[in-house]
Amino acid sequence: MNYTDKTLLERMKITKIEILERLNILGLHDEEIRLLSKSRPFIETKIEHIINTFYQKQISNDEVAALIGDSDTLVRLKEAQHAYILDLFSGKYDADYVNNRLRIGMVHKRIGVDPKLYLTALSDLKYIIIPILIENITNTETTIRALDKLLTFDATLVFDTYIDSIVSEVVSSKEKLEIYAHNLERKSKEFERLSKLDSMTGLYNRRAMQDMLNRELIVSKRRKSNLSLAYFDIDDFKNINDLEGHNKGDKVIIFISSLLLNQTREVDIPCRAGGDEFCLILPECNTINAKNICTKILAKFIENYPNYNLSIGIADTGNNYALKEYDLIKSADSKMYKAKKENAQKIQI
Ligand SMILES: Nc1nc2c(ncn2[C@@H]2O[C@H](COP(=O)(O)OP(=O)(O)OP(=O)(O)O)[C@@H](O)[C@H]2O)c(=O)[nH]1
Repeated sequence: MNYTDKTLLERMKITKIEILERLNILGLHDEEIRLLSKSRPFIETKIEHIINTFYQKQISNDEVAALIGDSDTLVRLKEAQHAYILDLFSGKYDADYVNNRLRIGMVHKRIGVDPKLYLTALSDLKYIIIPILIENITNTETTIRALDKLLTFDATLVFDTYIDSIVSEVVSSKEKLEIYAHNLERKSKEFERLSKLDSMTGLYNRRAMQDMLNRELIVSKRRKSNLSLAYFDIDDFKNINDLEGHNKGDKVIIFISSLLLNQTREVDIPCRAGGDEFCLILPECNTINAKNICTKILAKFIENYPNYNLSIGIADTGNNYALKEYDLIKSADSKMYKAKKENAQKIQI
């Protein structure tokens, strides 16, 4: 349910019983209410004087004058004040009366009237009305006390809406902040993910490859399992670019990437080491099994590009669990160079 679907009374959870309780707490008795409504006829005769005196006082304060802003607003405010003064002496302090007071609180908060300005204005109004009551009525003391209680009743309502508006602002800011933080976290995770990937192939880049290999070496050490690393390099790739164009070179790179993704096990980790060089991290895999996987990849490559070739070097951890990732990369790389020199054995282990 939106704020706009509820009346202010509903939003502030102020029921008829709550209104009676509030009047009770202030001790505003039926007799006092009767006296207030009895004073209404001569208050009505003095109402223009009350309003004019009240606004003369208000606009003498620069801050209030700035808040009022222009003569049209002042006319509207005077009309509202007219209705309010008659309400004060109506003797009817029901849900409608309370709703109007709550609205005043909300408008004051919205236009930025400080509670101190509101309270000062309320006090000004009281001290303009009191002399008029003294001059014109009997039972002055009781009527003034009743007016005092009623103005306090109004002030509590205005403050309640004021506080409610501030709480709503805090809640809404908190919600906005949570959404913002959530989006930021999502974006930073996405940036982190992208920073690990090679933009052309979607494979892990060299930096991520080193991190992954490092992590897999720790796992293989803990499990005492064999890990292999296969290093791939396209033979004479420069010639492909030079003779058949860069686009053709790109196609070949993307094709190898797809082989490394599709012709391998789910646990294997394909990476682009840079340019025309690729690595495949093969956890829980000895060199024989690694060679089988690489043979399949090489066959598919040659099937698609009969005129090109790949050189592949495979290194494994064996029982050497102290091996660092750069040792394994170096070893697989030098085996790949050996394969490059030997046309007969394109996979070296
Ligand atoms: N099309 C394309 N070419 C690239 C890309 N990245 C690097 N290269 C090119 O790949 C070529 C690699 O050349 P080299 O390192 O000499 O390797 P090679 O020609 O394969 O020679 P060998 O390794 O000895 O077989 C260079 O010409 C790079 O410009 C890329 O993303 N796309």
